[in-house]
Amino acid sequence: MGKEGVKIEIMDTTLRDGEQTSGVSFVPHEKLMIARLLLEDLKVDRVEVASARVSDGEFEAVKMICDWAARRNLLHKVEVLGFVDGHTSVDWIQRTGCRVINLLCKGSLKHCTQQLKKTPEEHLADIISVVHYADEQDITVNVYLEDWSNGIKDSPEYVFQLMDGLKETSVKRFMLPDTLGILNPLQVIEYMRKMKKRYPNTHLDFHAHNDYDLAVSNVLAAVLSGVKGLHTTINGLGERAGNAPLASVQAILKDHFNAVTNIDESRLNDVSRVVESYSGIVIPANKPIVGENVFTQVAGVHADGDNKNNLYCNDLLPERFGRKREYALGKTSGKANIRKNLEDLGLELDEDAMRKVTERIIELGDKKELVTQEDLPYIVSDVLKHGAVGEKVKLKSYFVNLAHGLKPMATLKIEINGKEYEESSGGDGQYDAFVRALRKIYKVTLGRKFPMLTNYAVTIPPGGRTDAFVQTVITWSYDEQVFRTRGLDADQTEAAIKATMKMLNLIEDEYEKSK
Ligand SMILES: CC(=O)SCCNC(=O)CCNC(=O)[C@H](O)C(C)(C)COP(=O)(O)OP(=O)(O)OC[C@H]1O[C@@H](n2cnc3c(N)ncnc32)[C@H](O)[C@@H]1OP(=O)(O)O
Ligand SMILES: CC(C)C(=O)C(=O)O
Repeated sequence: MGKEGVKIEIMDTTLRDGEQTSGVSFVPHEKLMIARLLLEDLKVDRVEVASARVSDGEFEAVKMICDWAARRNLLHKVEVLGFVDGHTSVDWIQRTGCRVINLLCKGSLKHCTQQLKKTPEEHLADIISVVHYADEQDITVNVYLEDWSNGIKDSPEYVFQLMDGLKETSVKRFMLPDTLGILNPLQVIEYMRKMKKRYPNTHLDFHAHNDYDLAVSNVLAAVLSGVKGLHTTINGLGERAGNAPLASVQAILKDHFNAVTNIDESRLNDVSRVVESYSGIVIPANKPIVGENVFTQVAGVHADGDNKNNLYCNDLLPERFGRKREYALGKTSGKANIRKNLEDLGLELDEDAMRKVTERIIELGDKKELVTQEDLPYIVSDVLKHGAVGEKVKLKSYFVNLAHGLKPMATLKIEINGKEYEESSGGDGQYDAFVRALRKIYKVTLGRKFPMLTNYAVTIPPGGRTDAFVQTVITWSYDEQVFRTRGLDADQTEAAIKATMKMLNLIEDEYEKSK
């Protein structure tokens, strides 16, 4: 499909249109850091870093970026949006050290007459005057035809009048925005072809907006129509629903069009994370290329197919983007998912152990849907260490409560060798109340010894998730013996109760031996 090997120029506007995402504001050193990542790591061809006149902070940011870019011989790649305002924007840009203005002109008749309150002739004359002034200052001019998509639909003669009036000037690129994201790919092809036919030797950029979730499709339609320059942002940031995300655009250009860009796609993920953190706009987990989950196989059948000649892989191999394939653990896991995770951890289990671990993961997943790789060593150890312990003591039901200003209470019913016992107690905490109720059954009702708790350790897997599994390891002494049991659950009290039930079964075996 498409044009083989066509060269596409990418202009990234994360720092201008991306900053027009509601709630996003970069401080100068963040702008500098992102500009460096865009130009040096990702190797985008051009960056638009601000609008002129906005604020002192923006002035400082542009100046910092330009000072840095000049030292790296990259200054010609740094651009600032400016207005048709006589000398004001050009002077502002000149003072920052920037050498390129992206001049915001009106691309539809209604914007020209209703917002600027100018006739087309007046607006054209104003633009030409700014272009001449920029020429005098040795500043390169690219022109935006703002609201071009409405303009080419409703007032094409206005668009052509503007283009015709500017084509003999020094304007380097004409940048055609779908300002309100109103076009679909068929319309992009129709209108871009009209533009290409009339201006075959003019460099055209396309600037998409994502209001109908069509930004990426529209960008590709533009390429199909012969456009050589595209505007993108990291993570699709931008006014309203945003712009076309660079990562998706890059992947589709390469895989579907065999197009050539300068982008180093192995850096896309890392740069996305930096922009996520500086912008505060969280990347959805299912966002193509950069979302947390997009390289994770969840279904057991998929993991199995990956072992059989990579049957469930497409061209979007995670390694291309500096990422790794992962296999989710949960109720939809099969042995293949679990084996892949164990391999990663350097663990190997025999068939029987695999079966037990699989059953356990499915059981846990049924309760909580997702089990992480970090949870796996605990699960393996839990299943293998105590898998053989009998079930002479069973917890039939229990209730523990926690109420502000009241002592925690526990009521439980257990079965010991087929007989049921019920007891209640208060305690210093929920688990303390639970153990006190148990102790009453053993010591008072049965007249037996109850083990002494000597240590209680809680571990959560790394990652800092509040919904992670909790591992509780409890050490008990009983008849001069030490027992160490562990419980695993999303809830800390439940994990401790599980560890306790294992201990009661262990001492039951000892008790029977001693009879
Ligand atoms: C589609 C886009 O993304 S366009 C994004 C352009 N960038 C920005 O808007 C950057 C953020 N904007 C700002 O900081 C401010 O709006 C400024 C500094 C540009 C102007 O601020 P103010 O002088 O307070 O004007 P305000 O924002 O109220 O209105 C915009 C003015 O610019 C005029 N204007 C709109 N487009 C243009 C243009 N292309 N060239 C010149 N003037 C323009 C409007 O007609 C209006 O003028 P008016 O006040 O005489 O009616
Ligand atoms: C700056 C302008 C041209 C823009 O971002 C748009 O129209 O979408």
